[in-house]
Amino acid sequence: MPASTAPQPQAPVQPSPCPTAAATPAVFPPVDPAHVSNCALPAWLPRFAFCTLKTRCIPLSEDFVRYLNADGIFLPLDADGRHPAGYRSSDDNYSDSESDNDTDDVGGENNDLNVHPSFPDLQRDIEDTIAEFGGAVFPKLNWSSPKDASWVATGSTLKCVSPSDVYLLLKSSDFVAHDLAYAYESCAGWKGSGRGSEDVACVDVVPTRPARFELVLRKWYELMPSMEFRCFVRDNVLIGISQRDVANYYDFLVRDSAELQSLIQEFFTSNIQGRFPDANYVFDVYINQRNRKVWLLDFNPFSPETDSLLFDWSNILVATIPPSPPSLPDFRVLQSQTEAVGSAHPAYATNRLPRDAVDLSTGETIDSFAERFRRNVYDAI
Ligand SMILES: Nc1ncnc2c1ncn2[C@@H]1O[C@H](COP(=O)(O)OP(=O)(O)OP(=O)(O)O)[C@@H](O)[C@H]1O
Repeated sequence: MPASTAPQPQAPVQPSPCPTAAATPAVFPPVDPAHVSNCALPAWLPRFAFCTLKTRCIPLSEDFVRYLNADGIFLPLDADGRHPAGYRSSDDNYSDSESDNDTDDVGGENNDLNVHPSFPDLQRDIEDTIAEFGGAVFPKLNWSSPKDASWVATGSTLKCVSPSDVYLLLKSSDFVAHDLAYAYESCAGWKGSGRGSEDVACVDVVPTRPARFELVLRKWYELMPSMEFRCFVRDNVLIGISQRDVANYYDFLVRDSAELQSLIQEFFTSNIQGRFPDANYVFDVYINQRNRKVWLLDFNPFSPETDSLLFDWSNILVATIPPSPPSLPDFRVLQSQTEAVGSAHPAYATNRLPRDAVDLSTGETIDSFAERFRRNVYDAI
């Protein structure tokens, strides 16, 4: 749920069939903290487990949260008190960060960490989940996946086969960092993360963070980006559906539009509508290309922070809600490759790299830089 997760298209790719009320201003309803909380995966999972991917949520200790917040990319010791296989000690990097006069380190939290933290219970939970889910998982925090950090992983995907894979991705991601301190940023009344002393007074108004962070592990599936769709719901009505991978044109989506549109509408009516606690929200689905089964992937806040993909938010905000029974939602897919959004730029190119990565960077290619970065964390002496 991080801000600006993808380039925003400037114009819809086809004229909106949504009837619009010209006099209605395109104004977002205020985002309240409860709405943001409702979109966290651990919050919605119990109600929607029957129609989403296999998922396990593991509550995180405050020690682990401090580890995630600490400067530097370094891995915990394993359950036997040893470095993960092939790990090179990062004492130098870590002590550098301790000596930094870093304003984020309020109250000296980083200094309270052991130089080599260890989370044996968490490690066991992750290993058990990986085994239970067939050998590989996809990691998230309460809201966000570390998809901006996939470049750091071997294979450049979020596929994790060990606890170290999970830790490395979480530690390298700005999207995860956003969950840790800025999840409620879009809420009316938000004054700051509360990590700086001047912000602490706002904690009674908008929470600075959830009461509990959870590691979300989902069974790994080879999902086809073409079959992912984002769905916009206003006043409990499915208003619009957009292809999610807006960097690529898929001719079969154009061909199958009517079928896919009704599959998603039917899925919404049967499984989602009236079950999600808010009237306005965004959800993502995946359609299995072979058997056409629809799966819920995630919920996102109905807020400008959520990427509207092939829509302008204004279309969604002013679309007239049809009387029931509802007409089919506005279904948008790219009509040609020339309409593709942001394909000339690597995804999340605008997100800043972790400071350790920047320190290492010497202007080489992404692949060789990623390889060197991984080696700096993992390699044996
Ligand atoms: N279980 C899974 N196995 C493999 N890939 C997955 C899995 N779940 C999600 N993905 C892929 O990762 C992408 C991001 O997943 P997800 O939407 O859960 O993350 P997110 O951080 O909430 O993204 P956003 O901020 O765009 O909503 C999905 O579009 C999908 O391609």
